[in-house]
Amino acid sequence: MARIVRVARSSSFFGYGNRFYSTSAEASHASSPSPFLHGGGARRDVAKDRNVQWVFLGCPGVGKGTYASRLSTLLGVPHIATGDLVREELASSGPLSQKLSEIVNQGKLVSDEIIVDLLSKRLEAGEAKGESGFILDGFPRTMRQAEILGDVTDIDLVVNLKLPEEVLVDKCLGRRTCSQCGKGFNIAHINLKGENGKPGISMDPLLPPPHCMSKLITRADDTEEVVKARLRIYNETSQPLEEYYRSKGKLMEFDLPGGIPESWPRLLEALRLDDYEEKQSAVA
Ligand SMILES: Nc1ncnc2c1ncn2[C@@H]1O[C@H](COP(=O)(O)OP(=O)(O)O)[C@@H](O)[C@H]1O
Repeated sequence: MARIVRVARSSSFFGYGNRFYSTSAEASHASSPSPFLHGGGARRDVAKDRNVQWVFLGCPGVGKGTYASRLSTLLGVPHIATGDLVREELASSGPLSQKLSEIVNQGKLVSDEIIVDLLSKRLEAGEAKGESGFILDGFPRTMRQAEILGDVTDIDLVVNLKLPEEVLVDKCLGRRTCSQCGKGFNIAHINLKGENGKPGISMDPLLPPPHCMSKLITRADDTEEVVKARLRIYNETSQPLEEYYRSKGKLMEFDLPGGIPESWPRLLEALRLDDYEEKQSAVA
C-alpha cells in the first residue's frame, strides 16, 4: 500500500505528470432534462484544450465495455478496461498470472496495488504513443482506487449504467468474444416483463457474423456461480463510490432502456453528444 501512495503522490503517476489539467465539474455538468438522468446530470462541452477523462461504473454485464468502447471511437480517446488489462496479464503467463487467475476465477477483486500498477503501465504506454484523455471502464472499483485517481487527476464525468439485476446474470452468461478479431457479442435473448410500475426490458441478441461463429470463446469467469459472486462484491463496493462521485456533482445515472439500438441514441442525448457525430463528419 505504501508503494501505491508513493506512486500516486508522485507527479509521474499514471505517466501523465503535469499534463493533467484542472477542470470545473460544476461548470461543465449542469443538470439535464433527460428522463434517464437522476443525479447531477451532465452537460458536456467538448473540451477545447484536452480530451475527456471519463469513468464508467456499472455492474458486471451491464454493458460498460460496449458503450465505453463506442464513445471512445466517437471521441477519439482510449477505452481502458482494467478487466482487459487483467486478462492480458493472465494470458501472458507472466509471474503474476497464477496469482491473478485464482482471484479472478473466484470473482474476487485484484488488490488495489496490482490494478493501479497495471493501469499505470497502460497509461504510460499510451502516452508514449501520443494518447490523451481516457474512458476508464472497471476502474475505480474501490474507494482507495477512487482516492488515488482523484489525487492525480480530474475526472470530468462518471457515468453509472444500470439494468435490472435479473437481466445481468443472463447477459454475463450470454457474452462471447471472437478469439480472432476480439469483437464482443451476446447470445442472450432478454425479455423481462414490466411490473410494479417498472418498465419491461427486452434486448435482442448481438449475434456474430458467420466468419466469427466458430471462433467464439467465453470468459472463464462468466459462469453462473462466479457471476453471482462478482455481482455481490460489486453491490457491496459500489455504493460508497457512487456517493463519492455524487457528492462531487460528477455522477450521471443512466438506466439503460433496452439493447444497443434503443440505448445508444439515448445515451448520446444524455451526454449532449447527439449531434456530435454529424459535426465530426462535417469538419472531416
Ligand atoms: N479496478 C479493479 N480492481 C480490482 N479488480 C479488478 C478491477 N478491474 C478488474 N478487476 C478484476 O478483473 C475481473 C474482470 O473484470 P471486468 O472485466 O471488469 O469484469 P466485470 O464483468 O465483473 O465488470 C474482476 O472480476 C476482478 O477480479
